Amino acid sequence: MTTQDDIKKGLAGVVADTTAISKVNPDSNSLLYRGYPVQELAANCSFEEVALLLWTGELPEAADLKEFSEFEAAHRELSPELKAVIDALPTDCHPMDVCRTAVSVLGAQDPASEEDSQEANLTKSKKLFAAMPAVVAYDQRRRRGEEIIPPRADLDYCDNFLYMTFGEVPAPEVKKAFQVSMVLYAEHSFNCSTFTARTIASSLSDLHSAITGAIGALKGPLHGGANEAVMETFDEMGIRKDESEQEAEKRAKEWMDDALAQKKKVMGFGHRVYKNGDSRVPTMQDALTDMIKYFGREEMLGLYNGLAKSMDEAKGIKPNLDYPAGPTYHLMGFDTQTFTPLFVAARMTGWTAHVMEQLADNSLIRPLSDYDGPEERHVEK
Ligand SMILES: CC(=O)SCCNC(=O)CCNC(=O)[C@H](O)C(C)(C)COP(=O)(O)OP(=O)(O)OC[C@H]1O[C@@H](n2cnc3c(N)ncnc32)[C@H](O)[C@@H]1OP(=O)(O)O
Ligand SMILES: O=C([O-])CC(=O)C(=O)O
Repeated sequence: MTTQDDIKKGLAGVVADTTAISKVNPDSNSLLYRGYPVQELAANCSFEEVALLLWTGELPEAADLKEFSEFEAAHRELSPELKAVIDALPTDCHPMDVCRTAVSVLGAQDPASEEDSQEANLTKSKKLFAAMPAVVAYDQRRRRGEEIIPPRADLDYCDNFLYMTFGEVPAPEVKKAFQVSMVLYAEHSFNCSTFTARTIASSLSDLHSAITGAIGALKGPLHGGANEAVMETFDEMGIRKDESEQEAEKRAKEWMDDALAQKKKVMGFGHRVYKNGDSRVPTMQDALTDMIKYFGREEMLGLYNGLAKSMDEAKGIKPNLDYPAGPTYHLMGFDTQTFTPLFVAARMTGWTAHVMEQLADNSLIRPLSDYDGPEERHVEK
């Protein structure tokens, strides 16, 4: 007989498997990728190095990094067929729909799609890693009616990503903040989208199918879609460039008090695992502060602090990574709906690492349910 205590709604608190990829520790408020604190990786490593760390378990030697960087640079271009599929999608569909469709097409186009060796899956992972920036940049530019900018092989991943999106090699400050966001977003154990990828992989489906499903899971505002929703909150409050930091903070506090009085859920706050603050937020907040200084937009800091202080005072709920990431991407010039696709590009590393880990020691993921529908009955006719 199943009791209410046996049912773990949302699988909260359930340990579903082991993983050697990352350790989320809410007690020490820390996050390790393959044993390395994420803050150290964000400060000292390129996103390419972190990708290799997540996939292989070790930070790369110089020769391996060079080889991967060359592979990545050689696999950035989208095929004419994929471009045609993207062009056929409405410009008012959500950019996450474009990412999901693009990965599905990339799977159908990959001759090794059905090969399931670890080697084949690692190659597929690297190709997806290389292609995602082009998908995201292509889609933002086509929506804006801007000319498409081909990738530049002489630029590294982050410089090229921003170059393809905005047509300029970014200032070092902007590139740094962007790279920090990619590293922080890369991996987070059995979150909803990663668990989705592992569930799909557990049926021995192919890697692209697992990633396509993960993108669908990430889209929702309770997960990755929150970074976009944070910006919607800022827009709802109204961003006033001529406002002082203090005025903006006061206004944001009032907005939050009002939202909480109406029992609204405010996106960018709260977390299933961290209950005393997300380990990644201080580092991302520093990157946001750097961007606020760089672009001279102190009113954004007022809005940011006002909401966070008011939420903390009223409910003790802390921001998650999506909260500082949203306004950071806004300041860089990304369209709001492009924020979650940026998360896709980053999380491609963690998702694919988890698919490979799942397959290395697979067991079909299939929990039980407690039936509470009608008693057995019979068709009467
Ligand atoms: C990168 C990421 O994916 S991070 C997560 C991004 N998602 C968001 O920012 C969406 C907003 N946050 C939320 O919806 C939640 O905090 C979740 C889904 C992330 C975690 O949820 P859970 O662990 O299931 O906690 P749950 O939703 O039950 O919240 C517990 C309590 O805190 C409140 N709460 C949690 N988050 C928020 C929030 N963002 N705004 C207002 N209240 C909140 C809930 O209303 C609930 O209150 P109650 O006990 O009075 O009913
Ligand atoms: O871990 C989670 O539940 C959500 C999250 O922060 C992430 O995926 O980065």
